[in-house]
Amino acid sequence: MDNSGQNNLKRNKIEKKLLRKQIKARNTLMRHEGIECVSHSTQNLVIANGGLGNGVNRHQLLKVAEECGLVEALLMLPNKPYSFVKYGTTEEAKKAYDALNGKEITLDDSDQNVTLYVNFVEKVLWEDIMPVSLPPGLMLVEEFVSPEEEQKMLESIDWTEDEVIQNVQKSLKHRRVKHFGYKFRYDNNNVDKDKPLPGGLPKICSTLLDKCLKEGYIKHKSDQLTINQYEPGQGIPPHIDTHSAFEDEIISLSLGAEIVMDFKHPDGRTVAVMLPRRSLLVMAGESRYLWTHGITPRKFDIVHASEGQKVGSITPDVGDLTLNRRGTRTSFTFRKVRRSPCSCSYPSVCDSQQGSQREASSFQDSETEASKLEEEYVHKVYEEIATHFSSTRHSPWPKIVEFLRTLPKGSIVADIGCGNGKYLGINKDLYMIGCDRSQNLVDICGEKKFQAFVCDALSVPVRNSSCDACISIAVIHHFSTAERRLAAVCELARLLRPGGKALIYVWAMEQEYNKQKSKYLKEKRASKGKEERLNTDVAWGLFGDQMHDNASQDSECSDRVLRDSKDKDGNAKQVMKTKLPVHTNRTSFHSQDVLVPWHLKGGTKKKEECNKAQQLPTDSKELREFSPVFHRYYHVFCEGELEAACKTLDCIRIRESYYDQGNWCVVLEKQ
Ligand SMILES: O=C(O)CCC(=O)C(=O)O
Ligand SMILES: [Fe+2]
Ligand SMILES: [Zn+2]
Repeated sequence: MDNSGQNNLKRNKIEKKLLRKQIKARNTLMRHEGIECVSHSTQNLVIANGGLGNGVNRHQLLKVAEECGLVEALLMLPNKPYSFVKYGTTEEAKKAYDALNGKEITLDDSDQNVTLYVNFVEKVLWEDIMPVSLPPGLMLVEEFVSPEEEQKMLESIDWTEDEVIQNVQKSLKHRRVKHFGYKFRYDNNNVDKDKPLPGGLPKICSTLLDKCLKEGYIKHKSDQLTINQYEPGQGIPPHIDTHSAFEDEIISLSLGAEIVMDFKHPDGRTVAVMLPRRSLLVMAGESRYLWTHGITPRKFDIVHASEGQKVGSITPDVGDLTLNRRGTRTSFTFRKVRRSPCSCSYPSVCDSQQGSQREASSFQDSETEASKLEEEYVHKVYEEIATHFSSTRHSPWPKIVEFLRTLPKGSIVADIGCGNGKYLGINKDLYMIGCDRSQNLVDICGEKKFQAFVCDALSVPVRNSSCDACISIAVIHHFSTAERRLAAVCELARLLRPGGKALIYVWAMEQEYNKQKSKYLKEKRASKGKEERLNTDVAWGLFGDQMHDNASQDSECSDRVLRDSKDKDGNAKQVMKTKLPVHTNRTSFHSQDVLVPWHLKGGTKKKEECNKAQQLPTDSKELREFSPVFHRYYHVFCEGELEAACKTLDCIRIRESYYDQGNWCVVLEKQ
């Protein structure tokens, strides 16, 4: 063949590959986002891989898009790996289609490349944009302090005391904190009201507090101050400041840098609020008592690009969102310690009105507390339910199978948290090893002649860079702090060789996505009274694999069962002690940190132990009828949370992220 023939062949090959990728992008958009691409030319394009979700900046995309014609609008959605471009004419859109499809662009702020895949769409999403209002009771006062006052306040903080603690906090990628007036205890999310700290609040704060009183932002002079310092990549988990600990108004001054704070209503509504530098955030009423507030640990925030839009709530589907690199933000949060029980109008989240039932979506800040909780509500439970659990885990999930089937022959693959080993035999061309925290589940893998061993996902006894791929399916949501979840991702990354890939699945807070209910929710009605489904295997596509639960777990009676076991045993069991909400199966989540009931049927691997644990009669017939309830701890992930955690690690790059039947999923590549 002559040279030009070879060149033609090569060109054909490249074109074919591009076409394949473009079609794949089109299918993914349809399957995961419900976006329908069309084969004829229109004015509108959807650009796969050109989204905020995979690190593309607004000005960067706009620059390449404008080279092809007049861009009427560019829509970039928070956390989405695609964007929409509307051109003035179809011709311009066609020109852009030809020029941008397959185009590689280098991301700003890194030397990574992404390849854009372009398709035409009939219409774009910005037609039903509505401005989002702030949560009721929330107020933002801009320029509350002057740049000079800001400077003075920042300089007044002495971070050098408690050097050891500060270093530990730093190495944990944890924000720095300092308390005045009363120490805030992260173990019980409260203050010791009879143990004020010597010295009270810093003098530098008094004029500021007087101003707040005068303006009516607070009713009582604050007597507690927490200073938080967040480096880029750090955050604070979503929480409600304990009602019984503090009075109504809570004020927080942002210094040094702006940041986006996320507010969430129990019904799932979220509002992202931009807190500019030197502004004062006032949380009162509903926004203080009912909504959680938190800062997602990430290095960039999604913000409005246009001037004059840079304060307050961020409209999710507006046409001018972009990424904003975070700086070091220091906040002064002032609160007034409460001296009598809270009598707010939000009893469902009020610890004063619910006895000890709930210290809200409290977060586990201490390592020992976290591992104790996981021991009780993850490890022990899986050990007990192993046999029953395994009997409900047969059908592999299609996307995970696809991942395993497309790995090169001979790849070494670790399944970290392999459960009953249902993925270990999917592709006979791979060398797969599994590990799990549960001995009983590992034994089940052994019975199936798979290679598996017991270990903790935070410390896998496998050498660095020794795996071509790893999977972590429904594991990381069982870790109870953000640090531990990140450490689990880190451990996966450690195992990978450069270029190696990891697939992670975690359970999503959003069980309804793009107006579609997940199979977990949809199963609600179907499963009622259908006991026979209990231990039977269910094929994917019929009603899912019951990944997180069994049809029988559908239970509005979970609370009752909990009380029963308490009354019977005269033993409140640890569930009560943890103060975590118990989730009702097959319903939406109202809290990110929950206990999910598992109604055990058919006995455990070690029946006697189960009987002991549940204080049940030993007769097997009665045991069958009784169906003891266990509770597994879950941290369900919000949209973007898994990616945000992954993005804090420099050694990996997110290749793909998607939503799959109530789960958030990422494919990572080791750099
Ligand atoms: O950093 C902030 O503005 C908020 C801090 C906060 O919510 C807290 O310490 O409870
Ligand atoms: Fe708070
Ligand atoms: Zn209250």
